[in-house]
Amino acid sequence: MTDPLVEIQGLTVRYGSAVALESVDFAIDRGEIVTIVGPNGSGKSTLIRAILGGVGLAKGRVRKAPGLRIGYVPQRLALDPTLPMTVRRFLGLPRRVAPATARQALDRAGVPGLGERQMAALSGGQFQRILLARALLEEPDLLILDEAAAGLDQPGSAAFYARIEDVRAETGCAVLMVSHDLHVVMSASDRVVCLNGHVCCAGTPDVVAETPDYRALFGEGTHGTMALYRHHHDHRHAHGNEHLHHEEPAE
Ligand SMILES: Nc1ncnc2c1ncn2[C@@H]1O[C@H](COP(=O)(O)OP(=O)(O)OP(=O)(O)O)[C@@H](O)[C@H]1O
Repeated sequence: MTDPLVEIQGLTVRYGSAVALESVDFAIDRGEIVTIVGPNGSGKSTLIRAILGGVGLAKGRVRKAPGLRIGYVPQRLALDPTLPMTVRRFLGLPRRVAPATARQALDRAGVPGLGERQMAALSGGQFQRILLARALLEEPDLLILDEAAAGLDQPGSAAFYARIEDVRAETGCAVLMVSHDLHVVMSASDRVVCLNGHVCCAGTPDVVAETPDYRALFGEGTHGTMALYRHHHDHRHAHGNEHLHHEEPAE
């Protein structure tokens, strides 16, 4: 048994006096696909920032495997649309990459032949594939995606995540993603972690889908569409995400 790629113990993160995450334990192993779900403001991006090293830890620790290579795909990236820049050139920033390496990354991201296109001329789906290709240049052990398919329509999002599964199969990298697309989450993940300031529940998609906490958060998905329910527990937390254990459909 090898050590996890990332192991988080007792993590608490505060922004000023507000607690974003409290006492979070989390680990991801080599080759796993793990999805983080949770309502807006539940600390999903904060957990990712803690792994990327972009946030101070009030308590706990984040341990990474020595030499861990991380590829990161953001939700979006603002580029000046008036700036002429080909995909090839974009992939070579900030470090030059060999043409064969860039080609392989574009192939893996499912957009072969787009190298000479202008970045400003890409569709939303193609743009996200280019961000994926850029992350793959790192030959990551761990690919992190923070709502990377958020702007895509349902077929576009499904195709994007199918490609992520292919990338995992081809390269053996682990994948940690935040997604609101529960259909995708349930079909593509080995493990799901449900956050709401703390870890509400975690496990295989089948098991998590049956837990009262998960059902209280998301209800039943219909045709891949998320039916979001307000989350209520009957206890209080220092992180301020108050919730009682009963279901109440969101408007
Ligand atoms: N830089 C910051 N300064 C202050 N508060 C922040 C900052 N970043 C996040 N927060 C707060 O921390 C909490 C968790 O935010 P986070 O972005 O991690 O949630 P999230 O689950 O990713 O949300 P969403 O689904 O809306 O993207 C929220 O209450 C948010 O307002």
